[in-house]
Amino acid sequence: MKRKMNLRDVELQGKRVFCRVDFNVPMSKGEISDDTRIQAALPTIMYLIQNGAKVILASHLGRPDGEVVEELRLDPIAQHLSNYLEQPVFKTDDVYSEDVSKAVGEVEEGDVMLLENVRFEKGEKKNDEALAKQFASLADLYVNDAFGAAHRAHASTEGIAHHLPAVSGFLLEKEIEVLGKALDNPERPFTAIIGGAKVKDKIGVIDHLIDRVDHLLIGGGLSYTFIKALGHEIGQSLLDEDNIDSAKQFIQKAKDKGVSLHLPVDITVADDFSEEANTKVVPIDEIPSDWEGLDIGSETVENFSQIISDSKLVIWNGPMGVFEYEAFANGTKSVAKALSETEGYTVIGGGDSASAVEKFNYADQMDHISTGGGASLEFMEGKVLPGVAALNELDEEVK
Ligand SMILES: Nc1ncnc2c1ncn2[C@@H]1O[C@H](COP(=O)(O)OP(=O)(O)O)[C@@H](O)[C@H]1O
Ligand SMILES: O=C(OP(=O)(O)O)[C@H](O)COP(=O)(O)O
Repeated sequence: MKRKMNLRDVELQGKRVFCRVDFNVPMSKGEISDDTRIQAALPTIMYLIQNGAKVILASHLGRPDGEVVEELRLDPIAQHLSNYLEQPVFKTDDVYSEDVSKAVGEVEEGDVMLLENVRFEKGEKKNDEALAKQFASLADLYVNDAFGAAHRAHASTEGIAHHLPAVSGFLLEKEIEVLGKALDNPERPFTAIIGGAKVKDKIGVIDHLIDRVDHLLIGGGLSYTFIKALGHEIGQSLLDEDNIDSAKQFIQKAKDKGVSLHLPVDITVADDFSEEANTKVVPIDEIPSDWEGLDIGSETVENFSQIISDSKLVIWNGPMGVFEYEAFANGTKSVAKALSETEGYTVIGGGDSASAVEKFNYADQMDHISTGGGASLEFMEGKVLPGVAALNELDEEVK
Protein backbone atom coordinates (compact mmCIF):
# COMPACT_ATOMS: atom_id res chain seq x y z
CA MET A 1 0.00 0.00 0.00
CA LYS A 2 1.28 3.45 -0.84
CA ARG A 3 1.18 6.16 1.76
CA LYS A 4 0.10 9.78 1.60
CA MET A 5 2.91 12.29 1.50
CA ASN A 6 3.41 14.38 4.58
CA LEU A 7 5.30 17.48 5.63
CA ARG A 8 8.56 15.60 6.16
CA ASP A 9 8.62 14.50 2.52
CA VAL A 10 8.89 18.01 1.07
CA GLU A 11 11.31 20.92 0.98
CA LEU A 12 9.79 23.90 2.80
CA GLN A 13 12.54 26.50 2.93
CA GLY A 14 11.38 29.68 1.16
CA LYS A 15 8.22 27.95 -0.12
CA ARG A 16 4.82 29.62 0.00
CA VAL A 17 2.56 27.07 1.71
CA PHE A 18 -1.24 27.16 1.62
CA CYS A 19 -2.15 25.27 4.81
CA ARG A 20 -5.83 24.36 5.33
CA VAL A 21 -6.63 24.02 9.02
CA ASP A 22 -9.91 23.48 10.86
CA PHE A 23 -10.29 26.51 13.11
CA ASN A 24 -14.05 25.97 13.25
CA VAL A 25 -14.08 26.49 17.02
CA PRO A 26 -17.06 27.15 19.29
CA MET A 27 -17.48 30.88 19.88
CA SER A 28 -19.52 32.68 22.48
CA LYS A 29 -19.99 36.47 22.34
CA GLY A 30 -16.97 36.88 20.07
CA GLU A 31 -14.74 34.81 22.37
CA ILE A 32 -13.33 31.36 21.63
CA SER A 33 -14.91 28.97 24.13
CA ASP A 34 -12.82 25.90 23.27
CA ASP A 35 -9.51 26.19 21.40
CA THR A 36 -8.73 22.45 21.13
CA ARG A 37 -8.67 22.61 17.33
CA ILE A 38 -6.30 25.59 17.31
CA GLN A 39 -3.93 23.82 19.70
CA ALA A 40 -4.14 20.65 17.62
CA ALA A 41 -2.89 22.51 14.52
CA LEU A 42 0.11 24.08 16.29
CA PRO A 43 2.67 21.30 15.60
CA THR A 44 2.16 21.69 11.85
CA ILE A 45 2.20 25.50 11.92
CA MET A 46 5.33 25.59 14.11
CA TYR A 47 7.08 23.06 11.89
CA LEU A 48 6.32 25.19 8.84
CA ILE A 49 7.67 28.30 10.57
CA GLN A 50 10.79 26.55 11.84
CA ASN A 51 11.53 25.17 8.40
CA GLY A 52 11.44 28.55 6.71
CA ALA A 53 8.08 28.31 4.95
CA LYS A 54 5.94 31.36 4.15
CA VAL A 55 2.75 30.23 5.84
CA ILE A 56 -0.70 31.07 4.48
CA LEU A 57 -3.42 29.55 6.68
CA ALA A 58 -7.02 29.06 5.61
CA SER A 59 -10.07 27.88 7.56
CA HIS A 60 -13.83 28.06 7.69
CA LEU A 61 -15.83 29.11 10.74
CA GLY A 62 -19.51 28.20 11.00
CA ARG A 63 -21.74 27.99 7.96
CA PRO A 64 -21.96 31.50 6.42
CA ASP A 65 -23.02 29.97 3.09
CA GLY A 66 -21.20 32.22 0.64
CA GLU A 67 -22.02 35.51 2.41
CA VAL A 68 -19.88 37.77 4.58
CA VAL A 69 -21.13 37.37 8.16
CA GLU A 70 -19.38 39.86 10.44
CA GLU A 71 -19.53 37.61 13.54
CA LEU A 72 -17.81 34.84 11.60
CA ARG A 73 -14.70 36.81 10.66
CA LEU A 74 -11.49 35.12 11.80
CA ASP A 75 -9.89 38.11 13.59
CA PRO A 76 -10.29 36.66 17.14
CA ILE A 77 -8.75 33.42 15.93
CA ALA A 78 -5.75 35.23 14.38
CA GLN A 79 -5.22 37.02 17.69
CA HIS A 80 -5.51 33.81 19.69
CA LEU A 81 -3.10 31.99 17.39
CA SER A 82 -0.60 34.81 17.54
CA ASN A 83 -0.52 34.47 21.34
CA TYR A 84 0.42 30.79 20.99
CA LEU A 85 3.00 31.42 18.29
CA GLU A 86 4.42 34.50 20.03
CA GLN A 87 4.57 36.29 16.69
CA PRO A 88 2.11 38.32 14.65
CA VAL A 89 -0.47 36.55 12.49
CA PHE A 90 -1.34 38.79 9.53
CA LYS A 91 -5.08 38.47 8.90
CA THR A 92 -6.57 39.46 5.52
CA ASP A 93 -10.02 41.03 5.23
CA ASP A 94 -10.90 39.04 2.11
CA VAL A 95 -10.65 35.38 1.25
CA TYR A 96 -9.24 36.05 -2.19
CA SER A 97 -8.72 39.37 -3.99
CA GLU A 98 -5.97 41.36 -5.65
CA ASP A 99 -5.13 42.81 -2.24
CA VAL A 100 -4.81 39.32 -0.77
CA SER A 101 -2.62 38.20 -3.65
CA LYS A 102 -0.39 41.27 -3.16
CA ALA A 103 -0.21 40.76 0.62
CA VAL A 104 0.72 37.11 0.11
CA GLY A 105 3.59 38.27 -2.11
CA GLU A 106 4.98 40.19 0.84
CA VAL A 107 4.95 37.26 3.28
CA GLU A 108 8.48 36.36 4.31
CA GLU A 109 10.05 33.13 5.51
CA GLY A 110 8.67 32.21 8.95
CA ASP A 111 5.76 34.68 8.66
CA VAL A 112 2.18 33.53 9.21
CA MET A 113 -0.85 34.89 7.39
CA LEU A 114 -4.48 33.87 7.95
CA LEU A 115 -7.00 34.36 5.14
CA GLU A 116 -10.57 35.40 5.91
CA ASN A 117 -13.24 32.69 6.49
CA VAL A 118 -13.14 30.66 3.26
CA ARG A 119 -16.92 30.04 3.42
CA PHE A 120 -17.54 33.74 2.73
CA GLU A 121 -16.81 32.72 -0.90
CA LYS A 122 -19.72 31.02 -2.69
CA GLY A 123 -17.30 28.78 -4.58
CA GLU A 124 -15.84 27.19 -1.44
CA LYS A 125 -18.62 24.69 -0.68
CA LYS A 126 -19.31 24.16 -4.40
CA ASN A 127 -15.69 23.11 -4.84
CA ASP A 128 -15.55 25.68 -7.63
CA GLU A 129 -12.55 25.09 -9.85
CA ALA A 130 -11.85 28.79 -10.43
CA LEU A 131 -11.65 29.41 -6.67
CA ALA A 132 -9.47 26.32 -6.18
CA LYS A 133 -7.10 27.69 -8.85
CA GLN A 134 -7.08 31.12 -7.19
CA PHE A 135 -6.13 29.51 -3.89
CA ALA A 136 -3.44 27.48 -5.66
CA SER A 137 -2.05 30.64 -7.29
CA LEU A 138 -1.14 31.93 -3.83
CA ALA A 139 1.30 29.12 -3.04
CA ASP A 140 3.91 26.55 -4.11
CA LEU A 141 2.63 23.76 -1.87
CA TYR A 142 -0.67 22.68 -0.31
CA VAL A 143 -0.81 21.20 3.19
CA ASN A 144 -4.07 19.78 4.52
CA ASP A 145 -4.21 19.62 8.31
CA ALA A 146 -7.99 20.08 8.59
CA PHE A 147 -9.10 16.61 9.63
CA GLY A 148 -12.41 17.98 10.96
CA ALA A 149 -13.30 19.13 7.44
CA ALA A 150 -11.68 16.26 5.51
CA HIS A 151 -15.10 14.71 4.75
CA ARG A 152 -16.01 17.84 2.77
CA ALA A 153 -15.03 18.15 -0.90
CA HIS A 154 -14.64 21.92 -0.92
CA ALA A 155 -12.31 24.26 -2.86
CA SER A 156 -9.86 24.66 0.04
CA THR A 157 -10.02 21.04 1.22
CA GLU A 158 -10.11 19.11 -2.04
CA GLY A 159 -10.14 21.26 -5.21
CA ILE A 160 -6.86 23.04 -4.52
CA ALA A 161 -5.04 19.72 -4.09
CA HIS A 162 -5.41 19.10 -7.84
CA HIS A 163 -3.45 22.24 -8.68
CA LEU A 164 -0.46 22.06 -6.31
CA PRO A 165 1.76 19.40 -4.78
CA ALA A 166 -0.44 18.32 -1.87
CA VAL A 167 0.63 16.72 1.41
CA SER A 168 -0.87 16.07 4.85
CA GLY A 169 -0.10 18.00 8.01
CA PHE A 170 0.76 16.24 11.26
CA LEU A 171 -2.75 16.36 12.77
CA LEU A 172 -4.47 14.94 9.71
CA GLU A 173 -1.78 12.29 9.43
CA LYS A 174 -2.17 11.25 13.08
CA GLU A 175 -5.96 11.08 12.90
CA ILE A 176 -5.85 8.87 9.82
CA GLU A 177 -3.10 6.70 11.28
CA VAL A 178 -4.87 6.12 14.62
CA LEU A 179 -8.34 5.56 13.20
CA GLY A 180 -7.00 3.59 10.23
CA LYS A 181 -4.96 1.26 12.43
CA ALA A 182 -7.97 0.67 14.66
CA LEU A 183 -10.08 -0.38 11.70
CA ASP A 184 -7.49 -2.33 9.69
CA ASN A 185 -5.16 -3.87 12.22
CA PRO A 186 -6.67 -3.64 15.70
CA GLU A 187 -5.20 -4.99 18.89
CA ARG A 188 -7.65 -7.44 20.44
CA PRO A 189 -9.99 -7.63 22.22
CA PHE A 190 -11.26 -4.65 20.20
CA THR A 191 -14.37 -2.96 21.62
CA ALA A 192 -16.53 -0.27 20.05
CA ILE A 193 -19.02 1.73 22.11
CA ILE A 194 -21.76 3.44 20.16
CA GLY A 195 -24.27 5.81 21.73
CA GLY A 196 -25.95 9.10 20.96
CA ALA A 197 -29.41 9.91 19.81
CA LYS A 198 -29.98 8.89 16.21
CA VAL A 199 -29.90 5.32 14.93
CA LYS A 200 -30.06 6.62 11.36
CA ASP A 201 -26.74 8.47 11.75
CA LYS A 202 -24.97 5.49 13.30
CA ILE A 203 -26.16 2.67 11.05
CA GLY A 204 -23.19 2.94 8.70
CA VAL A 205 -20.75 2.94 11.61
CA ILE A 206 -22.33 -0.05 13.32
CA ASP A 207 -22.43 -1.92 10.02
CA HIS A 208 -18.74 -1.26 9.33
CA LEU A 209 -17.56 -1.94 12.88
CA ILE A 210 -19.52 -5.15 13.38
CA ASP A 211 -17.20 -6.84 10.86
CA ARG A 212 -14.15 -5.76 12.84
CA VAL A 213 -14.79 -5.69 16.58
CA ASP A 214 -14.93 -8.37 19.27
CA HIS A 215 -17.41 -6.46 21.43
CA LEU A 216 -19.99 -3.91 20.39
CA LEU A 217 -21.55 -1.95 23.27
CA ILE A 218 -24.70 0.00 22.48
CA GLY A 219 -26.07 2.64 24.82
CA GLY A 220 -27.70 6.07 24.69
CA GLY A 221 -30.85 7.06 22.83
CA LEU A 222 -30.26 4.64 19.99
CA SER A 223 -30.28 1.59 22.28
CA TYR A 224 -34.07 1.81 22.74
CA THR A 225 -34.67 0.92 19.09
CA PHE A 226 -32.55 -2.20 19.73
CA ILE A 227 -34.43 -2.96 22.96
CA LYS A 228 -37.68 -2.63 21.02
CA ALA A 229 -36.22 -4.93 18.34
CA LEU A 230 -35.73 -7.54 21.08
CA GLY A 231 -39.47 -7.35 21.69
CA HIS A 232 -39.60 -5.20 24.85
CA GLU A 233 -41.81 -2.17 25.44
CA ILE A 234 -39.82 1.04 25.82
CA GLY A 235 -42.45 3.48 27.13
CA GLN A 236 -41.77 7.07 26.02
CA SER A 237 -38.09 6.43 25.20
CA LEU A 238 -36.56 7.56 21.93
CA LEU A 239 -37.59 5.24 19.10
CA ASP A 240 -36.56 5.22 15.47
CA GLU A 241 -39.47 3.25 14.07
CA ASP A 242 -37.98 3.11 10.56
CA ASN A 243 -34.87 1.37 11.83
CA ILE A 244 -36.27 -1.39 14.05
CA ASP A 245 -35.61 -3.83 11.21
CA SER A 246 -31.99 -2.65 10.87
CA ALA A 247 -31.56 -3.15 14.61
CA LYS A 248 -32.93 -6.70 14.26
CA GLN A 249 -30.52 -7.35 11.39
CA PHE A 250 -27.57 -6.11 13.43
CA ILE A 251 -28.53 -8.36 16.34
CA GLN A 252 -28.63 -11.30 13.93
CA LYS A 253 -25.43 -10.29 12.11
CA ALA A 254 -23.57 -10.06 15.43
CA LYS A 255 -24.76 -13.58 16.32
CA ASP A 256 -23.69 -14.94 12.93
CA LYS A 257 -20.26 -13.32 13.17
CA GLY A 258 -19.60 -14.31 16.77
CA VAL A 259 -19.42 -10.65 17.83
CA SER A 260 -20.66 -9.96 21.35
CA LEU A 261 -23.33 -7.31 20.99
CA HIS A 262 -24.04 -5.85 24.43
CA LEU A 263 -27.23 -3.88 24.98
CA PRO A 264 -28.17 -2.27 28.29
CA VAL A 265 -29.66 -4.69 30.81
CA ASP A 266 -31.06 -1.90 32.98
CA ILE A 267 -32.06 1.69 32.38
CA THR A 268 -32.48 4.91 34.35
CA VAL A 269 -35.99 5.98 33.51
CA ALA A 270 -37.64 9.34 34.23
CA ASP A 271 -41.25 10.53 34.31
CA ASP A 272 -40.25 13.71 32.45
CA PHE A 273 -37.42 14.96 30.21
CA SER A 274 -36.05 17.33 32.83
CA GLU A 275 -33.43 17.64 35.53
CA GLU A 276 -36.13 17.59 38.24
CA ALA A 277 -37.94 14.48 37.01
CA ASN A 278 -38.57 11.48 39.25
CA THR A 279 -36.16 8.70 38.31
CA LYS A 280 -35.62 5.00 38.99
CA VAL A 281 -33.52 2.17 37.61
CA VAL A 282 -35.46 -0.69 36.00
CA PRO A 283 -34.59 -3.82 33.98
CA ILE A 284 -35.10 -3.31 30.22
CA ASP A 285 -38.26 -5.42 30.20
CA GLU A 286 -39.92 -3.29 32.89
CA ILE A 287 -39.88 0.22 31.43
CA PRO A 288 -43.18 1.83 32.56
CA SER A 289 -45.35 2.91 29.64
CA ASP A 290 -45.42 6.60 30.60
CA TRP A 291 -41.71 6.88 31.56
CA GLU A 292 -38.67 7.28 29.30
CA GLY A 293 -35.14 5.90 29.41
CA LEU A 294 -32.53 8.63 29.68
CA ASP A 295 -29.41 6.78 30.85
CA ILE A 296 -27.98 3.28 31.19
CA GLY A 297 -28.45 1.69 34.63
CA SER A 298 -25.85 0.64 37.21
CA GLU A 299 -25.66 -3.04 36.22
CA THR A 300 -25.08 -2.02 32.59
CA VAL A 301 -22.36 0.38 33.74
CA GLU A 302 -20.67 -2.52 35.54
CA ASN A 303 -20.90 -4.80 32.48
CA PHE A 304 -19.62 -2.14 30.10
CA SER A 305 -16.79 -1.13 32.47
CA GLN A 306 -15.59 -4.73 32.78
CA ILE A 307 -15.46 -5.20 29.00
CA ILE A 308 -13.63 -1.88 28.58
CA SER A 309 -11.16 -2.87 31.26
CA ASP A 310 -10.41 -6.18 29.47
CA SER A 311 -9.98 -4.58 26.03
CA LYS A 312 -6.74 -3.76 24.23
CA LEU A 313 -8.42 -1.18 21.99
CA VAL A 314 -11.60 0.83 22.58
CA ILE A 315 -13.32 3.25 20.22
CA TRP A 316 -16.12 5.39 21.62
CA ASN A 317 -18.69 7.44 19.74
CA GLY A 318 -21.84 8.88 21.31
CA PRO A 319 -22.94 9.44 24.92
CA MET A 320 -24.72 6.77 26.99
CA GLY A 321 -27.48 9.09 28.14
CA VAL A 322 -28.57 12.70 28.37
CA PHE A 323 -25.25 13.63 29.99
CA GLU A 324 -26.03 17.34 29.79
CA TYR A 325 -28.30 16.78 32.85
CA GLU A 326 -26.55 15.63 36.02
CA ALA A 327 -29.40 13.20 36.78
CA PHE A 328 -28.64 11.25 33.56
CA ALA A 329 -24.87 11.74 33.33
CA ASN A 330 -23.76 8.70 35.32
CA GLY A 331 -23.58 6.24 32.40
CA THR A 332 -21.53 8.56 30.21
CA LYS A 333 -19.31 9.61 33.12
CA SER A 334 -18.71 5.99 34.17
CA VAL A 335 -17.84 4.88 30.65
CA ALA A 336 -15.41 7.83 30.41
CA LYS A 337 -13.90 6.75 33.74
CA ALA A 338 -13.57 3.13 32.58
CA LEU A 339 -11.77 4.33 29.45
CA SER A 340 -9.46 6.47 31.55
CA GLU A 341 -8.52 3.43 33.65
CA THR A 342 -8.14 0.69 31.05
CA GLU A 343 -4.68 -0.28 29.89
CA GLY A 344 -6.04 -0.61 26.37
CA TYR A 345 -5.59 2.11 23.75
CA THR A 346 -8.54 4.51 23.82
CA VAL A 347 -9.90 6.50 20.90
CA ILE A 348 -12.70 9.05 21.24
CA GLY A 349 -14.50 9.65 17.96
CA GLY A 350 -15.10 13.39 18.24
CA GLY A 351 -18.49 15.10 18.61
CA ASP A 352 -20.46 14.76 21.86
CA SER A 353 -18.25 12.02 23.28
CA ALA A 354 -15.25 14.33 23.04
CA SER A 355 -17.22 17.11 24.83
CA ALA A 356 -18.31 14.64 27.52
CA VAL A 357 -14.75 13.46 28.14
CA GLU A 358 -13.65 17.10 28.46
CA LYS A 359 -16.60 17.95 30.70
CA PHE A 360 -15.86 15.12 33.11
CA ASN A 361 -12.10 15.86 33.12
CA TYR A 362 -10.90 12.61 31.60
CA ALA A 363 -9.46 14.10 28.40
CA ASP A 364 -5.84 13.85 29.55
CA GLN A 365 -6.17 10.13 30.19
CA MET A 366 -7.36 9.25 26.67
CA ASP A 367 -4.88 8.13 24.04
CA HIS A 368 -6.53 9.92 21.14
CA ILE A 369 -9.44 12.33 20.97
CA SER A 370 -10.40 13.01 17.38
CA THR A 371 -10.83 16.65 16.37
CA GLY A 372 -13.48 15.62 13.83
CA GLY A 373 -17.06 14.60 14.65
CA GLY A 374 -18.55 14.09 11.18
CA ALA A 375 -15.15 13.27 9.70
CA SER A 376 -14.36 10.50 12.20
CA LEU A 377 -17.87 9.05 11.83
CA GLU A 378 -17.49 8.89 8.05
CA PHE A 379 -14.05 7.38 8.44
CA MET A 380 -15.46 4.75 10.81
CA GLU A 381 -18.16 4.01 8.24
CA GLY A 382 -15.36 3.07 5.85
CA LYS A 383 -15.97 6.04 3.56
CA VAL A 384 -13.15 7.71 1.66
CA LEU A 385 -12.55 11.25 2.93
CA PRO A 386 -12.17 13.52 -0.12
CA GLY A 387 -9.69 15.83 1.64
CA VAL A 388 -7.40 12.86 2.23
CA ALA A 389 -7.98 11.10 -1.09
CA ALA A 390 -6.81 14.19 -3.01
CA LEU A 391 -3.36 14.27 -1.40
CA ASN A 392 -0.28 13.00 -3.26
CA GLU A 393 1.02 9.51 -2.62
CA LEU A 394 4.59 8.51 -2.15
CA ASP A 395 5.90 6.10 -4.78
CA GLU A 396 7.68 3.91 -2.25
CA GLU A 397 5.67 0.88 -1.15
CA VAL A 398 4.97 0.66 2.58
CA LYS A 399 3.73 -2.27 4.67
N1 LIG B 1 -31.62 8.11 26.18
C1 LIG B 1 -31.57 9.24 25.51
N2 LIG B 1 -32.68 9.90 25.16
C2 LIG B 1 -32.62 11.06 24.49
N3 LIG B 1 -31.47 11.64 24.10
C3 LIG B 1 -30.33 11.03 24.42
C4 LIG B 1 -30.33 9.80 25.12
N4 LIG B 1 -29.03 9.42 25.28
C5 LIG B 1 -28.27 10.37 24.71
N5 LIG B 1 -29.03 11.35 24.19
C6 LIG B 1 -28.59 12.58 23.54
O1 LIG B 1 -27.86 12.30 22.40
C7 LIG B 1 -27.15 13.47 22.04
C8 LIG B 1 -25.95 13.12 21.21
O2 LIG B 1 -26.38 12.39 20.10
P1 LIG B 1 -25.54 12.28 18.76
O3 LIG B 1 -25.52 13.60 18.09
O4 LIG B 1 -26.10 11.11 17.99
O5 LIG B 1 -24.09 11.90 19.34
P2 LIG B 1 -22.66 12.29 18.79
O6 LIG B 1 -22.57 13.79 18.64
O7 LIG B 1 -21.69 11.79 19.82
O8 LIG B 1 -22.52 11.59 17.48
C9 LIG B 1 -26.80 14.14 23.35
O9 LIG B 1 -27.21 15.48 23.30
C10 LIG B 1 -27.60 13.35 24.40
O10 LIG B 1 -28.31 14.18 25.30
O1 LIG C 1 -17.05 21.18 13.08
C1 LIG C 1 -17.04 20.43 12.10
O2 LIG C 1 -17.76 19.29 12.03
P1 LIG C 1 -18.09 18.36 13.35
O3 LIG C 1 -18.87 19.19 14.33
O4 LIG C 1 -18.88 17.20 12.77
O5 LIG C 1 -16.75 17.91 13.89
C2 LIG C 1 -16.10 20.68 10.94
O6 LIG C 1 -15.41 21.91 11.08
C3 LIG C 1 -16.90 20.65 9.63
O7 LIG C 1 -17.86 21.67 9.65
P2 LIG C 1 -19.18 21.52 8.75
O8 LIG C 1 -19.99 20.37 9.33
O9 LIG C 1 -19.89 22.85 8.83
O10 LIG C 1 -18.73 21.20 7.34
